[in-house]
Amino acid sequence: MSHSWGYGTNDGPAKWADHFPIANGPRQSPINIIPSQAQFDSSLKPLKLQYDPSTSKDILNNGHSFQVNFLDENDSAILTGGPVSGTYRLKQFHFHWGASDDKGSEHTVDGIKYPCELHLVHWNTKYENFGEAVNKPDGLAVVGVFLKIGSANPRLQKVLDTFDAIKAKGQQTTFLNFDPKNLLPASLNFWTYEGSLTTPPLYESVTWIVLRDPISVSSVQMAKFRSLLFSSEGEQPCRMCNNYRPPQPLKGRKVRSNFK
Ligand SMILES: NS(=O)(=O)c1ccc2c(c1)[C@H]1CCC[C@H]1[C@@H](c1ccccc1Cl)N2
Ligand SMILES: [Zn+2]
Repeated sequence: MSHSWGYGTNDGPAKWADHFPIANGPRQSPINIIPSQAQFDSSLKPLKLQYDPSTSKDILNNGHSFQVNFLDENDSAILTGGPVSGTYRLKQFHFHWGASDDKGSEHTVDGIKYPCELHLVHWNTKYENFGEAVNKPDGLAVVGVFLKIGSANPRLQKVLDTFDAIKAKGQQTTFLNFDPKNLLPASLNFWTYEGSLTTPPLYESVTWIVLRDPISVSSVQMAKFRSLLFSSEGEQPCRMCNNYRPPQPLKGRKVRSNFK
């Protein structure tokens, strides 16, 4: 039986080590990124994200966040280049956000929190499937994209417009022909480091690729994120927000950048 965890006082990040001791491991995520201490690495290849929009399947409230799931039986939506070798397939993307616009991202930059952070989760095709890859040291590559308060994001709005159908935990609805490339900033400049899942089971299996430039989101759109519920239908409603883990100790890891 998998242990239930959350983001509250009794089951939140400060308590995760009780059932997931790797929470105090050597390569935990997220981290605070200090650009002046990142090392420019000219050997890093350009990041290549090739997404066929027909691979988007559905959108699900999983009780911790919401995720858009992709067909991953072939190489139609893949990540190559950047810090990774081989081909990683897009499995899902999801977000983390705060109860107010002054917090919500998992990674921080010089201690600054963004209101929201997008994670595009890819698995290494040297393994049979996501389930095999998820706990291997080179199993996953997650692209992190910061969201910054500004003008409303019409592409993001397509995702938010499904929220009435997935308000409660466990609710799912079809979500076809969505191109996640539309959620990326113009520049694919990134920081990269070796880390972990930011939620239990906290496997140390993620090559993190955090994009330097944010995309925009309006305050009204952020309020829509907070209309989702952690709770299932019929339970005491609990608004979905503050579903972010704070930065973890770097423990000697190097953060590299592909830009000066
Ligand atoms: N924030 S994150 O990008 O570091 C991230 C990325 C992928 C996954 C997670 C968190 C967690 C979130 C819920 C399920 C779990 C994981 C998973 C899914 C299905 C089966 C097993 C597992 Cl471990 N997937
Ligand atoms: Zn995440």
